[in-house]
Amino acid sequence: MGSETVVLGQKVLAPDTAPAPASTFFIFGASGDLTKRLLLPSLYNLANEGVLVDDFAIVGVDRVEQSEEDYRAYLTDEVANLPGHLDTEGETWKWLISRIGYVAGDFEDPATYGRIRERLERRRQQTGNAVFYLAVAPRFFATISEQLGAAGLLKEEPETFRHVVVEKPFGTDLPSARALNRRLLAVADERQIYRIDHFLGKETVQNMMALRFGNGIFEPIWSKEYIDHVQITAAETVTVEQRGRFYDATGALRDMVPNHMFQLLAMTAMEPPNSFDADAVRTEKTKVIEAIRHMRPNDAIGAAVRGQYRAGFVNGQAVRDYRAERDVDPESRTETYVALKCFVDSWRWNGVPFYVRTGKALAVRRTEIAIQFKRAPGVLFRHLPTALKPNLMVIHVQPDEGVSLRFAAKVPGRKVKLSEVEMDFKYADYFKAAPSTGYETLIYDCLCGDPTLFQRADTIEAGWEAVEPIIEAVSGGEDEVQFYSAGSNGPAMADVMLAQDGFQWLPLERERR
Ligand SMILES: NC(=O)C1=CN([C@@H]2O[C@H](COP(=O)(O)OP(=O)(O)OC[C@H]3O[C@@H](n4cnc5c(N)ncnc54)[C@H](OP(=O)(O)O)[C@@H]3O)[C@@H](O)[C@H]2O)C=CC1
Ligand SMILES: O=C1O[C@H](COP(=O)(O)O)[C@@H](O)[C@H](O)[C@H]1O
Repeated sequence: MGSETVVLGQKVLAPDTAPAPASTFFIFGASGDLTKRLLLPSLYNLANEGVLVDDFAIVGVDRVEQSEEDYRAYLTDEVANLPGHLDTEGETWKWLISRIGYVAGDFEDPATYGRIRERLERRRQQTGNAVFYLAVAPRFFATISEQLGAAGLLKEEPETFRHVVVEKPFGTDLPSARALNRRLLAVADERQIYRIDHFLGKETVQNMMALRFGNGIFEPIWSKEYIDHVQITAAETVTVEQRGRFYDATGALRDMVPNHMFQLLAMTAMEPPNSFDADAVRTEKTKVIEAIRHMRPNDAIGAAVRGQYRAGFVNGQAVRDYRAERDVDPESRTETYVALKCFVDSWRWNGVPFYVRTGKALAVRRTEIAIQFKRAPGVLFRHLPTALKPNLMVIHVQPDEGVSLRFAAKVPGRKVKLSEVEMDFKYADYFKAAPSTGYETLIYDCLCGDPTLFQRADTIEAGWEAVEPIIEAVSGGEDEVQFYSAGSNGPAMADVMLAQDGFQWLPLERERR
């Protein structure tokens, strides 16, 4: 994994990250939303951290005809207007912007790649290394890669690298993901392809491996013998916003499950890898995703709930019906929420349900993994008026990253009375986190040639293989999309799904002590 930290006493860790090798970072889609909102701020944060060397350069590629000066002025304006805006008057921005160039051209025009080649030739004195970041609509992923290949730009000379970063969504189903993998692998080696899943850039997701494999106390109880069930939640308050066209054709299941949600599940359920070697880690994660039980058509009833938001209030702001959103079909049956009951058919997890839920326009923004343990034998405390809640470990991915553990303690006094208490570790209490969009680690790792946190072809395909039967099962007409009010915890049927198994979702709105 990318950066290491050095523990000095208890608090404030100094980053100890080696600078990334010199390279030219080409951004296809240089005038797009992702570039200005996430990529440039991440590169700024990396520059601020001091991990970009003087011979690092960025070249934007987009169809807008403009000079390099105009592109730099455009970017400066755009990033200055972002919420939590970057300091465009400061030294870091000056350093970064002086390294930004621009190539105008159509992605489908071979002449564009001739200009990119010239640009790389001019940079040869500094470096032959290049990253091609495809911040473009998915229909261009294969085309651009093939054009790069045809122009000889993916050929690696000794001691140089050529990496391609592919954004999401990676396919819309299994056949399209397979076809995309085939086309990419026809022009580049697997080791050159970096399929991004930005959830893997989140600090607490990476912390899962430290938590599980760096501590003696958790791993021995991390199995069906001690764990009752797992709940994985990615709740968002945002609506579909301006993305109606993409989202209405996609839905929550395709948008979030085969990638982000299954990555969280894989981090939770994977076996210890033999080392931190990228393939050792990715092989273990892929094995988990491959072991997710495939749903059969009738299984969907009771194991999958799809929801769609109706008008309501999120954080006091009025939200309209999903069906009234821009570019959304007024009779849309697309889900903006999905809850699933999954099983991982492995020795370790046999019979343990993994409940997964994700949705938009919910009460709060909260991404977490909750591990509910089996109850202790209750014989000693059977006289108590209410049964104690089982132990619960929650890995808080966002916001307020950390880990908490619920357990029972005696209430002070002469009578034996127990109460649930919570131990809570918050990252912010121990570590000074550098400002982050979540893309920094991923970009840094790609520059350093470390694909551990990127998805391999087989991982992506395994994700779609598990999701396809769910899509088929829920599109057979039996399942109806359930409505929920914007600002709520999601559709009531999702609660019924857990209640049938004797469980309850953790409330989205709850205080963390
Ligand atoms: N935006 C986000 O928050 C996130 C985006 N992503 C992914 O990142 C990728 C990019 O998304 P986003 O930045 O929103 O997309 P945008 O549409 O905002 O950006 C794409 C850019 O490519 C340009 N372009 C389109 N066609 C061509 C062409 N034939 N030749 C040259 N330039 C062209 C567009 O120009 P024009 O505007 O003129 O069409 C635009 O400037 C997508 O795969 C998306 O799924 C992933 C996570 C988050
Ligand atoms: O990839 C996506 O992720 C975001 C959620 O990411 P987060 O880092 O903000 O939690 C989601 O809103 C979007 O629909 C999806 O495409």
